[in-house]
Amino acid sequence: MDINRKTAYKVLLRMEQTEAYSNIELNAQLKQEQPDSPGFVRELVYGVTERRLYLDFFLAQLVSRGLKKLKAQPLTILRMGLYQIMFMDSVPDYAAVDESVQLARRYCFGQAGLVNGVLRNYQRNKDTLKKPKSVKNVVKRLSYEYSFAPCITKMWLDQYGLDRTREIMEASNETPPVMIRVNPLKTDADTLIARLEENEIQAVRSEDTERILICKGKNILDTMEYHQGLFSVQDEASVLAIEAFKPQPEDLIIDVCAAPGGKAMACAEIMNNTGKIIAFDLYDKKIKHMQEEAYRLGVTNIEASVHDATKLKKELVGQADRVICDVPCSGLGVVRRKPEIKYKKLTNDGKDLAKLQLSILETAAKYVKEGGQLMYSTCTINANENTGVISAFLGKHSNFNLGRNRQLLPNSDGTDGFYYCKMKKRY
Ligand SMILES: C[S@@+](CC[C@H](N)C(=O)[O-])C[C@H]1O[C@@H](n2cnc3c(N)ncnc32)[C@H](O)[C@@H]1O
Repeated sequence: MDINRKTAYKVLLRMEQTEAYSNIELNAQLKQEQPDSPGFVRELVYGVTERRLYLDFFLAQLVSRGLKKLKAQPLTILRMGLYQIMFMDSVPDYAAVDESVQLARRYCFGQAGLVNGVLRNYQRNKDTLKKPKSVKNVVKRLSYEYSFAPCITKMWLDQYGLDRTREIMEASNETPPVMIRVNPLKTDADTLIARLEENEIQAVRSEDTERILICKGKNILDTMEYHQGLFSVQDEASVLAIEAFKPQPEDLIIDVCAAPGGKAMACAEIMNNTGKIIAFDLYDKKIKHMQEEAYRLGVTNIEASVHDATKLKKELVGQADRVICDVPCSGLGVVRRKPEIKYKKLTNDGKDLAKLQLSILETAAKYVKEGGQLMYSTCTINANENTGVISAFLGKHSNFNLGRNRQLLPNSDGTDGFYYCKMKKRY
């Protein structure tokens, strides 16, 4: 049996059964199985996850007993087989079918005939099967076409209208570029570009910020330069937000939801390790990881500790020059990197999450000194979690003035979907 498909199957099955994250599960299985073509495994895992509802739309017409009655094992194998036939030009159809049958023989007793029959049926009848485009209901149509949960589709249609929703969905299904943030504590862009080139990685400067390089080539995390802390992997949107926030040398910054530390580290680099950054997160494991990251990057001005950001630290009230409030969110801006987010249930259009976000923001605002700055940000595309939270906050806190705020979108900005808003506390 092909080790690459076996590895992809194990990742996808775990994701189906346990809601495991694609990147974590993929890395774990790549390490364990050591497949000869990790690129193929990655393409299959991300492709099947990105197109799950689209694939199921066709499979539902081919499995007579219905997909709901199918166990996770044959369903996963069928999705993989159909994805290879539909989207992977490098795989001949017969190989996609044969390899799927072999997987079924190994992993789902008695189901090999079903897998063979369904995939061959698709090949024979593909021109006569109903297509997602023909579905009348617009929410269902877009949901199948682009594979997004109906609740997300409906919310975006309400907030963005049909054309922009389509554009956002299309861009969200594309493979994102690898972006890295140059660490000025250890190197500069030109030196790093040259060193990466020696590793067969082409890095070019971003047009929007000098701190970001866009890379192509080998796995960037396997390089010596990464282990030496010359860069971090971070999307440009987060860097643009931090640049707009303008951290200054000697600032006292409080970052209330800091892990894994991307924004805190970016501030430390800009501040050249001066001043102090107090970083909180809810989870001890994440704090430890952040401390390791600081060590790798040579960052020495971050004090990281476990703290619940909804609870006030009285001793810090009115102390900070700047406060970062990068709250937990629905993550709809990063589906290019974590496609499983497309199928998460978003209850009440994210308004329940917005209550937690507002509570964290209101607590964080208390740490800002007079004349200081507060930044609220999310990696989502949802007005309720973004401008909705800011309106509610400013409605109750007239001592803050609204500054620059921006919703970045993958279709128009080429970045992850990201929202940030700067507010200044009056004297
Ligand atoms: C969007 S992530 C922050 C990303 C981070 N600022 C960065 O740039 O790398 C949100 C973080 O908030 C943390 N979190 C969730 N609820 C929290 C709470 N009540 N108090 C503190 N941190 C919390 C999560 O563990 C998660 O690490």
